[in-house]
Amino acid sequence: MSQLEEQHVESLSSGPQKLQLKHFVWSEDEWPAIKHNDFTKEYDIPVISLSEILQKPEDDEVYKNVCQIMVAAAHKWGFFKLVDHGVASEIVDDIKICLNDFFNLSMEKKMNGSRNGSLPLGYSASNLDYERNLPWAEILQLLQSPQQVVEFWKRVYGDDHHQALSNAMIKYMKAQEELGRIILKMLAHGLGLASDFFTRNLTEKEAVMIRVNRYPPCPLPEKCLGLGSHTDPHTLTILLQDETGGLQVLKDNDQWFGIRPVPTSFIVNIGDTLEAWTNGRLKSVVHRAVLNKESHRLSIAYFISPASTTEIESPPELVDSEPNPRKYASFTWGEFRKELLMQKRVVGKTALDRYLMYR
Ligand SMILES: O=C(O)CCC(=O)C(=O)O
Ligand SMILES: [Fe+2]
Repeated sequence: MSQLEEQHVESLSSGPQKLQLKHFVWSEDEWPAIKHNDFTKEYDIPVISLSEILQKPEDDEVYKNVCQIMVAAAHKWGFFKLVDHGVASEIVDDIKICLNDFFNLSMEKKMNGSRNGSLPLGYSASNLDYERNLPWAEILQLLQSPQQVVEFWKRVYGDDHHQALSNAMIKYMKAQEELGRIILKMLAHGLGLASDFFTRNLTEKEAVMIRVNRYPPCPLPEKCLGLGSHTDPHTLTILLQDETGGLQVLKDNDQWFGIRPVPTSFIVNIGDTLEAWTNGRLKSVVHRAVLNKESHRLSIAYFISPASTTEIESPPELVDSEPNPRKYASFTWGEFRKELLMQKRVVGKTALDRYLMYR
């Protein structure tokens, strides 16, 4: 073991245990071979602009065309970048500033907002519960519930100072909710479904979750990971990443490539639930977050889910006996979420396997 690996990791030690760098070293088969700022020309996910269509009716040819492009990207890559999305830049700038200020607080202050219930909500830094392959990250998870957001920021900043933070986060969630509806309508339309096929089930605000990841600089980025390879179990993710770079996506199950940050864009990716819902037409693709030695990196994932009782079953339009038989048994989002909560973490693309009809 090198001396470096004996180093104490102050930025991520939240409990009584003094974590050392060696605790964060991953198994060798997970070590990232490409760096956070390695981007290839050949591969990158499509960029989709909404500038032409935000005001257009659904029968407009331009609208239809962009819906088709979006479905094609979600089918082939499972990911796309969204620009000209209509979310005001102040809303995005405000939330970034607020969250960076929060993560820059002392660990003691941040721990005022630590997870304090059975659900994984609130602030947490890595801890030895993970046993191995510790993610090199600080995480803040909250449901889309204004009360919960206010309560969290009050715990951290006190009654007098929480207002700005609470407002910034609630505004951001609202903007993401609206954008999520636009995207899900476009995907439904592009798949030949009623355009409210997905959105009519978005009736339970608290089914939606925000997860903020802050990755401190890491002395050993070649052996550690911010977030290991996984798919998102939810329906749709809208991700904001800063300019640092670090999100990598697995292509054809064997090749990692980096997603180049584009200022003011969001990254949209398909979750497992939407893959099952569309009988595999839209793909939930494995991704991870890699680290760097120099700078902190912030990403904000907004995970959209339908009401817990929503039956996830692909509609007849997307199923035929040949060549697209039904791939997944139907399940409710609530049932799937409960099983996920019992698992400590999702590794690779395995969560949905339990519903596969043919193995
Ligand atoms: O930090 C990133 O770029 C990825 C975050 C992510 O995949 C997640 O939170 O599920
Ligand atoms: Fe993810």
